[in-house]
Amino acid sequence: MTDEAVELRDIVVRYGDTTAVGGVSLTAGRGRVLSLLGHNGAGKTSLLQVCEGFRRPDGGIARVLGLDPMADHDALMPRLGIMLQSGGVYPWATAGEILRLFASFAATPLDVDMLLDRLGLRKFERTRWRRLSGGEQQRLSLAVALVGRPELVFLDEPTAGMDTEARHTTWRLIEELRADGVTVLLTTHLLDEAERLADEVVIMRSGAVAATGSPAELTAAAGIDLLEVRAEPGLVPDGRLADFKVVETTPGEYAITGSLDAATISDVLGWFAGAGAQVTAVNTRRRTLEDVYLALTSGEKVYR
Ligand SMILES: Nc1ncnc2c1ncn2[C@@H]1O[C@H](COP(=O)(O)OP(=O)(O)OP(=O)(O)O)[C@@H](O)[C@H]1O
Repeated sequence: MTDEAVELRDIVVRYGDTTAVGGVSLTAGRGRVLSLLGHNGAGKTSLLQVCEGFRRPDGGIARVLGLDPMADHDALMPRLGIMLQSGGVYPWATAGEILRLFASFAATPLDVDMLLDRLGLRKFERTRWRRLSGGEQQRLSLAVALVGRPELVFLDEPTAGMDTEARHTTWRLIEELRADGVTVLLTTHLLDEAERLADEVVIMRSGAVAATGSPAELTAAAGIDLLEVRAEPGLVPDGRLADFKVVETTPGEYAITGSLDAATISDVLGWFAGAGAQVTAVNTRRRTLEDVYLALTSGEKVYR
């Protein structure tokens, strides 16, 4: 195995008769952001638990910062930042007490006051965990994960339940972590979050990897999704456009789908010209990561 931040080979996780992860391999390079996507129950959290050393895999090999997450757990923990989906803290302690406690475990912690300010938690410093809202608990959990200056951070749905402002703050923090050379492994159900943050996306489906690549690679491989043409209303496509689906969405606005590339787009525009139509606007739309994700997880073919 190489000197990657995370390297998983053929990881299997079973719960009784249920195979939650059925032989997953993936690599997260140092200083990169890797996002795990997948439906509820796809196996994302189980995979994170293997990386964090909280679950022994039923098969395969895991290396995290070059170490075995189970056998080398004590050596590894101070180098990791872990944000769980929920819980993991003392409900009766205040936000300030919790963050200072975790800071005290670290050799060179971040400044607690700075973190409280950055995550908008200053006014909750004396509020007990159990009295914080869901989004405020999430922000505190993120602060706890970061306070020890980890080399590698695991974030399980970090912005779930956060308001828009907190979500953007979290995104900026993750971008700063990457700029500082920290590796981030995050799970999310928010495709725009993955598209914005991730260098590498791993789409999981029923415990297996359905696709991997950068957001740009995944969307580029899926090609152009839609051609929009504005011309005069009421044009009726003939046999030359038989390979495409043409819908006049509003009078004079045509939405064309099918096998679209530079050559076929030129053919379509040629048809409009041949029909004597004056084309006043042309627009193409690439598939978004959400389109690719939905197609992959529903089993539809997206690659031509
Ligand atoms: N402790 C457990 N005991 C039994 N089954 C479990 C346990 N934990 C998870 N599972 C099952 O394993 C499968 C994968 O669960 P996991 O939590 O890893 O999925 P996930 O992708 O993180 O889902 P979500 O997006 O809902 O968080 C699911 O079918 C789940 O019901």
